[in-house]
Amino acid sequence: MRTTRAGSRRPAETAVTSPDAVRLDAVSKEYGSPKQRVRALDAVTASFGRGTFTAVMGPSGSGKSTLLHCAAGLDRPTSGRVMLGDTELSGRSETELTELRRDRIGFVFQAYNLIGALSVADNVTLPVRLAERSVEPARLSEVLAAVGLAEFRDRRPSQLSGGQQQRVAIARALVTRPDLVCADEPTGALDSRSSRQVLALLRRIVDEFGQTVLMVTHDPVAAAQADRVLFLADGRLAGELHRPSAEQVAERMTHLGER
Ligand SMILES: Nc1ncnc2c1ncn2[C@@H]1O[C@H](COP(=O)(O)OP(=O)(O)OP(=O)(O)O)[C@@H](O)[C@H]1O
Repeated sequence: MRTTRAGSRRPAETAVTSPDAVRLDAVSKEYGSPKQRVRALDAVTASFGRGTFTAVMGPSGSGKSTLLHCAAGLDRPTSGRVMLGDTELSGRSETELTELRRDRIGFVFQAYNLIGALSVADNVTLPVRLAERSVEPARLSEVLAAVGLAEFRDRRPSQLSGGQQQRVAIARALVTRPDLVCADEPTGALDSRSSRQVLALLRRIVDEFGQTVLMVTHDPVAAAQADRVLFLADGRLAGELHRPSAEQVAERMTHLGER
């Protein structure tokens, strides 16, 4: 196995100069057959600066997950352009997109997606090892300490609470020092205390490690942790708030048609 540090290999052509971790230019996404078209995103332009925390909110079906998936190269826009730093995602092969996601994007989902038979430490390093690379022991210790799970490194996921499992998923997302951390409803399955811990952790990885977080959520309390909240309605941007309170987020959501 090669000992290249995870995330350290980057083609010269992608030397980073953009201040944005990711940028969407007039991104539209349509699903379905020509007869039954759904326009999930409609010419959305948005940029996500490095070291910032953005939440995306909107009514069900407004396009939040589609935006996240297009930003992360999980889904291809029908038109428009997505830039990950200085790397344009359109026109890339599936293999190239897979490698870009693996090396430069961390994912946190509502379901923690941990492997039950593996220890915490092995879950955190698995994606890197699957790419036939290794994680430096110091980096593993660093991310486990950062998420407060240093002493749980040998446990199995079933021996952890939901909040702890989500923190393992966050450690896994961070281990490559990604350019972007995408979180889709990261607190959706958690009780309020665990939610608070996970949100505080996402806030801390931005403030202390300079990570960039893009989070989709239904929860105004979660959104209020972000530097900026983008609102979507019917696939279009419908305003934004900077450093809002949960009440301000909830109030704006009411005007978008959701309590
Ligand atoms: N793979 C797909 N095939 C067809 N339509 C899709 C697909 N994915 C999403 N859509 C449609 O695109 C629109 C936006 O979906 P999306 O999941 O992005 O919304 P959302 O705001 O994340 O919703 P929710 O809050 O309910 O998760 C919806 O009308 C949805 O039905």
